[in-house]
Amino acid sequence: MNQNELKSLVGKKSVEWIKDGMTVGLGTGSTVYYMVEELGRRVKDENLKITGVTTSIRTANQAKSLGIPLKSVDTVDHIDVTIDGADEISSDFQGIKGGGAALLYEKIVATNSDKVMWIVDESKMVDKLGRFPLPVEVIPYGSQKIFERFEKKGLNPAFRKDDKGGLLLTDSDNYIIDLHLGQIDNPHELAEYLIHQVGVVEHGLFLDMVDTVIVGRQNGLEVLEAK
Ligand SMILES: O=C(CO)[C@H](O)[C@H](O)COP(=O)(O)O
Repeated sequence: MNQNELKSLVGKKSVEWIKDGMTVGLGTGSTVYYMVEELGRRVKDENLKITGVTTSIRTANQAKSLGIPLKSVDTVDHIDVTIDGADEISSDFQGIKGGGAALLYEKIVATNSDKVMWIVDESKMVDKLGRFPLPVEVIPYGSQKIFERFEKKGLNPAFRKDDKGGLLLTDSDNYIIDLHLGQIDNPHELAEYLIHQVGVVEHGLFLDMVDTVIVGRQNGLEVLEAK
């Protein structure tokens, strides 16, 4: 099976956790794409009654096109489960997210969810985090100064570019600085540093947040319980 087939497999499988009446956080990315397609199918074919809370304009557009009813995170009283992708998951269930630039809404929705589930193909499972560049969302004003501070600290920053070579803008009109770290020895310490830099809106370290991980492997699906 190729990577897309594995993504499709875990995406479809994760929808089995969604029951009638649930409010469901809908993540962002190419794996989540398959989950949302399957959810849309169940809403249409099985008359499944759910409310979706999306984490990006991209996912909102897809969900709307499939007829999935949506609400904002601010107008629901709780979210039963959020299903999202991840860029890396370490053996102790810490994660890097934000490869799709949606980390801010993803973290807001995840931290307001009763249960968080990540769906990944096996290439995302690592011993230690850091090979995948760590996204940091910053407001444009003063972002060059933050960049320089990261550089001085040896964090190997790079502004993320869009398809046209300009600076990529997130759904909240912020920039992303990716930190090319190679390996992150102490994710909690790094997260603490990053969140205290003025101008940083959020970072892609999702720590102590996930409950269940579904991994698509060549030899089948694996469901891992983190908590
Ligand atoms: O964090 C994310 C978006 O901000 C995605 O969940 C992450 O990048 C994984 O995406 P994909 O399923 O396309 O590999």
